[in-house]
Amino acid sequence: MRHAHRVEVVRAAEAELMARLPEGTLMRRAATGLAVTCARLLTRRRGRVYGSRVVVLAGSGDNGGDALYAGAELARRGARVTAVLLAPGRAHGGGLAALRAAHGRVVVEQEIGLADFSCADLVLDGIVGIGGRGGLRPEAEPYARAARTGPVVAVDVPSGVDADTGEVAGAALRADVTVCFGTYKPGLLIDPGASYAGAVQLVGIGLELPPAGVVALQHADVAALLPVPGAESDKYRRGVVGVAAGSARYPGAALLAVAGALRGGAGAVRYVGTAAEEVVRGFPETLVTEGGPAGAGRVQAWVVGPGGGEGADRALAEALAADVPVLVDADGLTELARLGPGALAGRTAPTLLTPHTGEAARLLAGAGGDGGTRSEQARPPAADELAAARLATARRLAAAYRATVLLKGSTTVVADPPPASGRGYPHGAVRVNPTGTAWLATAGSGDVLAGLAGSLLAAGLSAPDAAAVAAYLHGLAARRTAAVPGAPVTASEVAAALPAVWNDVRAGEAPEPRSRTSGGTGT
Ligand SMILES: NC(=O)C1=CN([C@@H]2O[C@H](COP(=O)(O)OP(=O)(O)OC[C@H]3O[C@@H](n4cnc5c(N)ncnc54)[C@H](OP(=O)(O)O)[C@@H]3O)[C@@H](O)[C@H]2O)[C@@H](O)CC1
Ligand SMILES: [K+]
Repeated sequence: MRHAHRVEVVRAAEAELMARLPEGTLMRRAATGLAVTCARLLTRRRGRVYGSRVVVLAGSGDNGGDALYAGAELARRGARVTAVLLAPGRAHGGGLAALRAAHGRVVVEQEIGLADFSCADLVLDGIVGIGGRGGLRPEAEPYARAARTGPVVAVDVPSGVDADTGEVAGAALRADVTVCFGTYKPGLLIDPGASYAGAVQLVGIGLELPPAGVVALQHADVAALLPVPGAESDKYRRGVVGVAAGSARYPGAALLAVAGALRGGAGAVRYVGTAAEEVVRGFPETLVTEGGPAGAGRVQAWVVGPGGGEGADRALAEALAADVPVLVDADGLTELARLGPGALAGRTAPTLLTPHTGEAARLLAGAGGDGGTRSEQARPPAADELAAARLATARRLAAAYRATVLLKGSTTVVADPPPASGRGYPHGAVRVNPTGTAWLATAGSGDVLAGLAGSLLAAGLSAPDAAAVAAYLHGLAARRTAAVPGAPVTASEVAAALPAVWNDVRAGEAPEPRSRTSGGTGT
């Protein structure tokens, strides 16, 4: 599992450790780790470090200090290192002295800096790290836009990305690799920040940290959560998932949700709705009923809403009345937004909401802007604003509806409501999905995800586990399905790829690292 901590938590751990160590130890550890990565990249690119052109963009804080010390280490190995000072007169004294002692060059003119930046074999972005406030300052913005030939290595966090949230106010440096220290930062795992970070490498510096506020599951974590039938299992013990989906207008949504549900580990899928005939034709193993959830018989979890059309209100009401976990998606969410959080107030079983940002905007508007404080919000939030602040959006929704929320899109985020009393990690941690691909933003992909997550709920996973595991498998399936890496995928193909992905995860086959251009788990 990747653990990410907020800046204030990192600062506290740093202070505690620094008090016990000789001055400069942490920065030396950080700079050494950084230089090792840079040397490896240069060797891959040019065959050696010696003679390569390295540019260090150095701001006024310790982030610039890390970059300058790493630059000095590369200069000692024969690299031609130029430091561009973005805040001349305020650069890190020790780092600058080390670079000069290693015969590095120092410039302050922006024109020279930009020319060197564009033709460098490698750039170190040490403009600003976890001490940054606001977006990039004007003197740094040209570097975010300039052409370049070599890779950019961000020091701790790409400059311009908010380390705590992944929000980007204006421009930010686009890195190929980010070397972070002590712990991941939430902004490196959540878009838009994650898409600026490239491949993220963690350098341990000895910090002792409390449980993380944000985590990203990896293969082993997901493998440990997958439901596996025991020798005594029957279909009811494995869990029956009820799917109330599809309508005369959208029968395909029923098929896709059932396809996802059949591959999520539940023992049986029970379908209710108007597309029963099509569902049985497509998946004869499905149990079908033509009414609503109330008369459908025993289930351990409901999925309600995909393609539900005009029948979604009844399906939602009947599903919510059942004392089992309920996943609400698509038209079910539109209906829930109309009803507001009060519709969930009496529930004791878990509720999992799976909105994209457009649905999230409707839900927040339905909750009065921010969980009952409509007056604070002059207008309903716009979907693109919510997408830019994914962590905050998921948390707001979870708090407003007191339900687990899986916010879909570029980096899927799963948030639990704040604890009523002292409930801590792992439930309290927000889970972010590392396997997404922008190709998942395709019709029907959300229906598959809803069925899959509902099936995992029925199999006994908690709402946040079911959501995080479903997002993980769904993203991997889309990556695996593309005949050519990066080619378009369809929702049916994603569903069909789920068994193979399930096997990959159990076999421990690592996913491809996220590329700089890949998106998230959009649906
Ligand atoms: N934590 C750890 O364990 C370890 C941390 N380490 C390293 O230290 C880094 C944190 O260093 P830090 O605290 O000096 O802050 P940092 O990110 O350099 O920025 C602050 C400076 O920038 C300025 N500034 C502010 N906003 C700005 C903006 N938008 N654009 C431009 N400038 C801006 C602000 O000055 P201002 O102009 O606002 O007066 C201030 O001078 C951390 O990311 C990691 O790399 C490792 O060495 C070892 C272990
Ligand atoms: K940086």
